[in-house]
Amino acid sequence: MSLTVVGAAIINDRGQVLAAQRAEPDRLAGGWEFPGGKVEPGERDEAALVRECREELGVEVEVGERLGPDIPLALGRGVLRVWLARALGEPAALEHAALRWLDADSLDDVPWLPADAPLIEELRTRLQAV
Ligand SMILES: Nc1nc2c([nH]c(=O)n2[C@H]2C[C@H](O)[C@@H](COP(=O)(O)OP(=O)(O)OP(=O)(O)O)O2)c(=O)[nH]1
Repeated sequence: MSLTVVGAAIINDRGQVLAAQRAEPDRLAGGWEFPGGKVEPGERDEAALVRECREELGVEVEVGERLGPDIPLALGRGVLRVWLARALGEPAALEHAALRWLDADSLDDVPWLPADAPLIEELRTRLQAV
């Protein structure tokens, strides 16, 4: 089954992006990602992003532009599709092991999941423009 995973690159007014550390499964735990998750059947991508951020972070988000292209997930399981976003409130780690706000110079301080790595340079450019 081919799935779409949506992710939110949540940027704040200080030019920082929210990175989230996975708590599970064991294979991914400890790695850092964009909050998000799987789009459900019949659900629009942007609606899935809003729903996942509400579930995982306890905040509403405004979805902005796309960040980068669709990235193939490992084992041909589908694609990762990321949007820039703004949070209307302070995110909380309801499902993640930790959250960190990273600026352009500290983006490499965390081990991103492999699928996310191709997006980091474009993200750095976006952060520098805030
Ligand atoms: N949310 C998210 N998932 C990512 C990213 N990069 C990446 O490879 N993934 C992978 C990890 C998982 O295999 C998959 C997302 O699964 P998930 O467990 O977060 O999805 P979900 O919240 O819908 O979970 P569930 O209901 O199935 O438990 O995509 C990313 O930046 N954000």
